Amino acid sequence: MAILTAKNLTKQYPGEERPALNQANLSIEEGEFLAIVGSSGSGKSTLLHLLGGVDRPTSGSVQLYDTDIYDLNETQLAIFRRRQVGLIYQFYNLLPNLTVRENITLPAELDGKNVPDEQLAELFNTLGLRGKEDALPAALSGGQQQRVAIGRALINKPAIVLADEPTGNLDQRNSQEIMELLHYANVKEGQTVVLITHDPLIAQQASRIITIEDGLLNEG
Ligand SMILES: Nc1ncnc2c1ncn2[C@@H]1O[C@H](COP(=O)(O)OP(=O)(O)OP(=O)(O)O)[C@@H](O)[C@H]1O
Repeated sequence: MAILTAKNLTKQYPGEERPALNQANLSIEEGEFLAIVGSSGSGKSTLLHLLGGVDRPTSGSVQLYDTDIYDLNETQLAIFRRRQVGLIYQFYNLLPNLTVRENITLPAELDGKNVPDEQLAELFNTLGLRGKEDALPAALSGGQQQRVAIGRALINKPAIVLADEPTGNLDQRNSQEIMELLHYANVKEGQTVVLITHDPLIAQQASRIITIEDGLLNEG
């Protein structure tokens, strides 16, 4: 069953000559691990943001099951983002003044939820971050910071994990660790993962690859 369906999805940024995304149609199955590839400026981040309810399209729709997410009002859309979507960025986007634990639990707190100590301990274990709970992000390596960002994206157990070049700033070993965590989310937690990458070795680890060129989407 499709969890996310994009229909004729178009994004035209003001002042730009051509749409960044042009009439994109895409169906993402529950439990899929999808990679999006394409050259710089081809529209990958635009598509990912539209799938995650981060931006609004110029035209077209994105459905989570039967709900058109862009028919939701801002409050409902914020709840969709917080509960259904985990976002991971190339440069981690951690809050520098919050500890590792505080960064990871933030989405749960925003949702008024208390994370049981046991669940948190298990997550720190999975992320390989035991002993770093009270550290600030600046005291961590890039790979560790990205693992914090993954923890933050997974804490609310979102159905969909969207990752924008999550390994783009990391060496091969750290990149592989990040991929293993995303596979864990996909296989063990049943989360649907959509990942943008420039790296063919990373893309090959997905169950499906789509390509974007100049805002146009192609399978394979
Ligand atoms: N906020 C914005 N305002 C205006 N133009 C934008 C905006 N965001 C993106 N664009 C333009 O839209 C096009 C697609 O950008 P997008 O970031 O989606 O590409 P990308 O494939 O993710 O690129 P990269 O691999 O370099 O991150 C580009 O031409 C870009 O300059």
